[in-house]
Amino acid sequence: MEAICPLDSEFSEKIDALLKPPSSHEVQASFRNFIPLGFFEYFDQLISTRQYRGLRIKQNGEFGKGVYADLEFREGELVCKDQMLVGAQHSSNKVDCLVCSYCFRFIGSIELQIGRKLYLQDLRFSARKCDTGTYSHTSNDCCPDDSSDEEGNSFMTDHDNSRGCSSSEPKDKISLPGEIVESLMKGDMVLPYSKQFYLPSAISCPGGCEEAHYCSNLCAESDWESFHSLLCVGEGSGSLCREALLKFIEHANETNDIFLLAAKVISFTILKYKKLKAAPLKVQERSSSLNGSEDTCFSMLLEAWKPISMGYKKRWWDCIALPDDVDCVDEASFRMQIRKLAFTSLQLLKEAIFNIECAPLFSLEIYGHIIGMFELNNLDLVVASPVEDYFLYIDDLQYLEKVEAEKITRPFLDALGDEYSDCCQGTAFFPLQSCMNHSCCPNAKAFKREEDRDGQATIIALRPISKGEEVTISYIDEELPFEERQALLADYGFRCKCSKCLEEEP
Ligand SMILES: C[S@@+](CC[C@H](N)C(=O)[O-])C[C@H]1O[C@@H](n2cnc3c(N)ncnc32)[C@H](O)[C@@H]1O
Repeated sequence: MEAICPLDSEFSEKIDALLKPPSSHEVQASFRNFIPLGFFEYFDQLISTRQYRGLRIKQNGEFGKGVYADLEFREGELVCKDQMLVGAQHSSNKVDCLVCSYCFRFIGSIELQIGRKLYLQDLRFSARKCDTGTYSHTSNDCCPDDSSDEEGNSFMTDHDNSRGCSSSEPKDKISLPGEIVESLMKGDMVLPYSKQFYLPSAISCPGGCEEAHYCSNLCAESDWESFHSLLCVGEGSGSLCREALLKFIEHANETNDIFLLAAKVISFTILKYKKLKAAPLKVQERSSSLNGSEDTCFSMLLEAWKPISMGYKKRWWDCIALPDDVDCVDEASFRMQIRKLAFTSLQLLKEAIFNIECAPLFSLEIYGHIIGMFELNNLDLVVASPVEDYFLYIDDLQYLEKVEAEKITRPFLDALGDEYSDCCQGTAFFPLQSCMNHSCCPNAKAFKREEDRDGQATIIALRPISKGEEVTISYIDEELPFEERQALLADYGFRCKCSKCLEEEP
């Protein structure tokens, strides 16, 4: 299949406008109300509405924009908790953890977390033994045996679905009888001391799919309004074609779950656009909208796209790091294959949720830039597991209590094996963290404290940060030698010019 997307040429001007680097000189819109906010105003508004005290986004002369301290921060002080704009749990990780699909808190109960994991692991193991290779999309969390293209290039990247696959083979684990696992999942069996690890009950998706679960009605509604109503595969889905959506999800699960994130970005923009369009207009705005309704609609699309436009982007096939198993001479063909893969995914998504008024979003150019944004930014989503805390708590009990408790808990711990402590893992786009530049001698770091149990990114000061100083984090292990650091940062698409690297540069 030729990877040519007709929308790229048809909407080239609009695509350029959407990809124009955000600046204080914004694209002119004919509709006063929708002259998009300038770049700095956007961040000032974000910082004030989210009450991120003491931060400011400024142009960093050398590396684009950066985050600056507007106040002093003490060592160990919270710099900010950055709420994600869009994020998703890795497909493979869905076996390990049941989390809220909107805020990524663990949900259900300790018993449900353990029972569900054992149940799904067993299911996967028996499916592999039978070698049917056919899971329903709900449990298709594993990479296919052959994840390579016809030329042998691996498409799997950092965002692939292979994590957890090999480690989930229960070779050295003790299986438990199915009835015990089931009674744990159903809540018929209660584990000792588990009540001390309260988790919110799991709320089902309002559209009726079995993919999404929530910790509260508020999260369910927010997800529905922001992303899920177009991507739900339940009966109440707002997508054009449920079958097409299932095919898109299956393709993403089999190749690269970064496509699911890209779909969320597109769904977010369409839903926001619809909301802006449905908002009542003032009289003078109504008259100007009559003069230029196409421009007006595009201005609304630009406004809906604004939060995404702030992310640092390049086309996925241009910025993806060459995997170790791909020879330099095959680089061009590798990049071509990646582009083709994105094209296939986009065609499937288009069949499922295409919206004519938002057509430029379905161009390969925009799709490639959205995926590239996730590829380039340092945006891991991690939430620690309460199951790990639970078993640590049992281990810390007084001798007699521990012996009693372990009579019940030990078989479950043995059945889970080393993966008893698996945390929730995924990828997300954090609007503020994604503006933080890298330094090999950073003054802050992304670090989850005991109380940080959801998908927000927590940034902590590593040393005192003075007012006016840039807040920097390290995207890699900054203790590595110079050349190794540069090699790792090359995967992020740049050569580091921080003060430490400039000093160490041979
Ligand atoms: C996550 S973004 C950070 C925000 C970015 N400055 C912007 O304008 O959106 C990462 C990009 O910033 C630039 N950058 C960040 N830290 C850098 C450093 N220490 N040396 C050189 N470039 C850096 C690189 O272009 C990198 O790809």
